[in-house]
Amino acid sequence: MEISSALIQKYFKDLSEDQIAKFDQLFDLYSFWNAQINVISRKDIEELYERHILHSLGIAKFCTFKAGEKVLDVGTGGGFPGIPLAILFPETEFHLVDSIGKKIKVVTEVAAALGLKNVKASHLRAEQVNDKYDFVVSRAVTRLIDFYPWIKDKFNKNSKNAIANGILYLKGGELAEEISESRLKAELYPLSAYFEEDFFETKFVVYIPC
Ligand SMILES: C[S@@+](CC[C@H](N)C(=O)[O-])C[C@H]1O[C@@H](n2cnc3c(N)ncnc32)[C@H](O)[C@@H]1O
Repeated sequence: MEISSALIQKYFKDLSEDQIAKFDQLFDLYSFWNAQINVISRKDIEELYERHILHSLGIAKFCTFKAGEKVLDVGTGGGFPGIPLAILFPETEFHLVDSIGKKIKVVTEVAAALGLKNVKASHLRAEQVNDKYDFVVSRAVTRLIDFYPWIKDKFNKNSKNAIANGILYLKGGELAEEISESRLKAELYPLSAYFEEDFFETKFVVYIPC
């Protein structure tokens, strides 16, 4: 059981002392809040650094968010992938939304305890969000065919990033059918190219320029 940020430091070599301290704090914070409000499976708390934090940071192996960019995390649950990404990219603004208020309470408490000034958390359905973003990130919310209509009109059109504005969705398993049914132009990036743990063998970042 990994209860420190050592695994994160293995793959992200340039973390500041402040970022390392924040990643280290996550175990105690999620152990405390998850015991009260279930945001990740109780068994999974032991795998927090691999299955939740490092998995969330897989997006960063594909896209480096810039200072001032705005990122929406749809269906963030307890804050994944938004909280780990907000620690990694402190100059980027993250808006984390979920349709369940008590999950947003956990996110708000965790962000406050970490002093993350670049995180805003809102109890909202994705369809109710009324703002524009450079990127939308998400994990384990719904099929792409249902997800895309929620967020397709929420993008800035003037990307200053190396990649065009769009969706960065963490997905696992057999994706060909899901992408084909959505009729979206999606690109798949395997996380096994970056992370050697078995968990990542079937995990992808799905990128959909919007
Ligand atoms: C399986 S959980 C995943 C949570 C988190 N992304 C993670 O990977 O740990 C799916 C989350 O999506 C939220 N959700 C489902 N439909 C939503 C919608 N239309 N707008 C916002 N949140 C939604 C649910 O409340 C739930 O917290």
